Amino acid sequence: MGGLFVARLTSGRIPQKGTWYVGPATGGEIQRECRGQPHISLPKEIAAQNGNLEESSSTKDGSICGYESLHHLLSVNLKPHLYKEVSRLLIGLNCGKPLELIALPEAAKALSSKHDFDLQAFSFDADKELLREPQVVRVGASGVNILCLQEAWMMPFAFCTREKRWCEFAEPVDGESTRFLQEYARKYNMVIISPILERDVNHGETLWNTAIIIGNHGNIIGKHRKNHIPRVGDFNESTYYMEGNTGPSCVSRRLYGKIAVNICYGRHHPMNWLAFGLNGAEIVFNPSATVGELSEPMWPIEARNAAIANSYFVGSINRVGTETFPNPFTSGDGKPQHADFGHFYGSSHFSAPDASCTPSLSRYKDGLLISDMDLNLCRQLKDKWGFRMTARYELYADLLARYLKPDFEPQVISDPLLHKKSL
Ligand SMILES: NC(=O)NCCC(=O)O
Repeated sequence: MGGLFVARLTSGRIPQKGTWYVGPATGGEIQRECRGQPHISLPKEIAAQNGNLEESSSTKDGSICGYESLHHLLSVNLKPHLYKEVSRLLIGLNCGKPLELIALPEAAKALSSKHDFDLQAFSFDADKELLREPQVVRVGASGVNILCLQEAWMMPFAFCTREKRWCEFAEPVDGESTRFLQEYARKYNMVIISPILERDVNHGETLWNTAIIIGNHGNIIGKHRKNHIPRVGDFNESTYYMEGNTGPSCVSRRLYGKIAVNICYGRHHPMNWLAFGLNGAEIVFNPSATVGELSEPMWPIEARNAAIANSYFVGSINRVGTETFPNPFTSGDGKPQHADFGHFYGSSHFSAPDASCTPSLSRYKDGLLISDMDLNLCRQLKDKWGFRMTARYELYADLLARYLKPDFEPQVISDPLLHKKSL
């Protein structure tokens, strides 16, 4: 296909009602709170400038000292020339210039203000090539080709509770939420990545944490089961589902590039990211559900690093808000029991192989991030940095093969002087 080859990708969360209701069979109700309005209040800003902002005032409502995101805080408070320079260092340049904004249709803007969700749109360029056209993705009316939702989007993130009743949310791959999204995939001609809690009815009702890839004709293209199960803080997920058995495959679409899914905690494993890269991924989505106290400083680093090291784009999508459960639970750390998990800090963003990234979506309300991506950038960065060519896979493979053996001993050369009695 000739013409303009641009991948337009959308990542985000389906705007949802502020409350989750648990079905009659399970009983009870959990509250899910997302802040409705931006909180830019002068007293907080003044307090922040005076350095006496209580930590709780920025975390309670999910904002950052009253701002939607770090970038929002910086853009409002820094003089334009300072913001430009800070931005260059913080989120990088794409093809030597700041990321371009995409003009949004009025209808989309109206929807975002009616339903109060954050809406931002950017464009990642690649250099023009002599032999290849930029890579095209043709889309429906809204201009969206790929939509990726947050981890386990169809249920409260109840894994902290360890209560088995939440298993009732699990669905087969072709279950209710898939059927719901298939209709939208067809209607809007877009691929949808739908991360759910899967019930594998053909294998004794086994549960998995699975991302289903629904094609733009409503067909189920494939699925990826979460490779790594967290064992950290309140993320007690091994109580609910098994370690994935689908491997690090990526899905090849004729028009939309090669996409892969690395579910949440998998982002802490560089070899996991590498595996998707070795299979040729051009965009890896990381649908997540993680909370501020645990992982926020890691969030802007890991995906971006993966994009750089593997010469692909990464879409980082996180849940937003605080979910409160009917029964309090403990974290096994001697601290008092509590009924919520902490604040899911949103902050979804895209990272590119040239180290640029978009600003983050809101930290406290639902959002939709749209990005144009020229997938040619992946190969251009491979040619420039040669990470695939300079990597020493044979050394790593040899070390891994030896490491897997029970009699493995770390290769340490000790200082002979250590064993001398006196120097
Ligand atoms: N859902 C999930 O895997 N969370 C683990 C916590 C984290 O990786 O930040």
